[in-house]
Amino acid sequence: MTLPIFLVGARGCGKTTVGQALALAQGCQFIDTDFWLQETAQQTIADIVARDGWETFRARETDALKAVTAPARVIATGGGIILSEYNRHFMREKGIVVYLCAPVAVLADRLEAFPEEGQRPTLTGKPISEEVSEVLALRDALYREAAHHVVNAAQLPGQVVSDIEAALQLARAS
Ligand SMILES: Nc1ncnc2c1ncn2[C@@H]1O[C@H](COP(=O)(O)OP(=O)(O)O)[C@@H](O)[C@H]1O
Ligand SMILES: O=C(O)C1=C[C@@H](OP(=O)(O)O)[C@@H](O)[C@H](O)C1
Ligand SMILES: [Mg+2]
Repeated sequence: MTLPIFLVGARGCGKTTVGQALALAQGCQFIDTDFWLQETAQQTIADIVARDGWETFRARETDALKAVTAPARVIATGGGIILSEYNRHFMREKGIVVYLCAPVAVLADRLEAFPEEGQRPTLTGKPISEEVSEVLALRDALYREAAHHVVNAAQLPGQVVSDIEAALQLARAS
């Protein structure tokens, strides 16, 4: 049985982008918890948050995580999935968790170029660069706590995929 691979990390670190490429390389199915949730709810995340608040979104996110977890899948999660202790333990127990780690400046540049506001409503009401810095400072330890592997996500997507594959292979061999 091939364990599911969970990609975690801040908004803009490339979970969705790298996840698709990794799934292709591994011959696995790709699932994104945010896409799954929005399709199932027939609403954008911005609409869910505006109507029902972040707490409701977080509860639905956990439901999405449980629903999509299956063998032979690469699962891109949302940046805040690690806020829940339940989610952190769930991912570590059920599969292999990879933290795509990138510095604030890289994340902010990507998010400024591709804000995708429907999927990424503001978390703090602050400008992007300030928000990224503040949120990462709070979450970095949680990503690390959840992760089996940490990779440098500031590289080209193909290199990030290669680094993840190398880390998985090394772990299998040891
Ligand atoms: N390794 C990368 N190098 C350059 N740009 C990237 C990389 N990974 C993602 N991007 C770009 O950054 C934006 C956010 O990526 P995305 O995969 O949606 O991140 P996440 O799902 O972690 O929020 C996208 O427009 C994507 O094209
Ligand atoms: O960081 C966060 O709290 C969030 C990140 C988003 O996903 P991405 O990390 O894929 O942008 C999405 O789940 C939601 O807007 C909340
Ligand atoms: Mg994403």
